[in-house]
Amino acid sequence: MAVYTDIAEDDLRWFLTEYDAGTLLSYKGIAEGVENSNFLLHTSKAPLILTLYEKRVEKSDLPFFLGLMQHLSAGGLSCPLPLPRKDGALLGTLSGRPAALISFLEGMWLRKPEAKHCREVGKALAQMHVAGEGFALTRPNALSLEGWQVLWDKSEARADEVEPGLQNEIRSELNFLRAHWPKDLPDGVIHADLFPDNVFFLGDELSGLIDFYFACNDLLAYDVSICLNAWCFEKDGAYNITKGMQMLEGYQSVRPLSEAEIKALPVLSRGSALRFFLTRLYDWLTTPEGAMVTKKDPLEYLRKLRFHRQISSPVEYGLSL
Ligand SMILES: Nc1ncnc2c1ncn2[C@@H]1O[C@H](COP(=O)(O)OP(=O)(O)OP(=O)(O)O)[C@@H](O)[C@H]1O
Ligand SMILES: N[C@@H](CCO)C(=O)O
Repeated sequence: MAVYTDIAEDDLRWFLTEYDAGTLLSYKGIAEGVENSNFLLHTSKAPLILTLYEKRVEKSDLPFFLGLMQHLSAGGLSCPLPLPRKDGALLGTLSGRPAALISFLEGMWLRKPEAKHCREVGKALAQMHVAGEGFALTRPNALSLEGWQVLWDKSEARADEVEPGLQNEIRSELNFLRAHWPKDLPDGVIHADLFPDNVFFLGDELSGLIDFYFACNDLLAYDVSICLNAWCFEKDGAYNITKGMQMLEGYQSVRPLSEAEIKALPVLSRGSALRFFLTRLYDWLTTPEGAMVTKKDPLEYLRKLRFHRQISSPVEYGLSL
């Protein structure tokens, strides 16, 4: 679920008077998502998404996220557009939370993406990287090496509860990544969480990307590695090289990867697998039993991490060199 904060109808009607959004016809909470509270609104004008930003989102980051959606949309990427208030601000307050209205994107996310969808995602990711050029604001990636260490420091003592031997394995993985993390690759604005539930399709056609709330400045190829992890493994843990090939070809049809980026893919993929392992591990250990949030399995990402560790050439991801 993701409705942490409830809203009263009167408050919502009052909130809407700040916008040129028409009058409220109906609203309902959206169960999906884990970070923020989302509502679908029908008004006399158009359907809208109302997002109340919850505790893990820094209020000072919101201008970056909302401004980015505007910048990407102006650059031709299909993504939600924040609706400005009558005073021009993109952000208001509702039920004591920072709140924004964003346009409703048609489509739905794919529960069982196929290789052809991975190609579309690769293409859209590259389009986002290109469209992100020239965005005036910057936001460092809070979930890179330093952030991983912080998460690990909070989880390490109990890690072996999840799987015996984890303490040593993750400690040495962090040491490895610190020593081998690439520094001189092309960077820019990355999505950083482009999982299947953040990509909408209408039939087989990609209709847009959502959820820019982890977006930040980092290595563009790191974003590619996140997508390889999120899209190209099967439920049984096997890497699907056909999906990888399609994803990478789709990406390179818009933005070719440099030799250095290709060479770095295994280490970047280890890093992105570790990133999702660590956030999931932390949530696993700290979310109280019975909380209305579906906890995601950290071990899925441990298995992916182990896969990347035994890669001997980027060709194994489906790249033709
Ligand atoms: N612009 C939009 N148009 C249509 N539906 C949307 C839009 N934004 C969000 N949604 C719906 O709300 C759900 C949750 O949104 P979102 O992924 O942004 O939430 P979140 O709490 O940030 O979650 P997470 O970070 O876990 O993915 C989506 O799966 C989708 O169903
Ligand atoms: N996409 C993340 C959760 C939300 O950021 C995960 O699957 O762990």
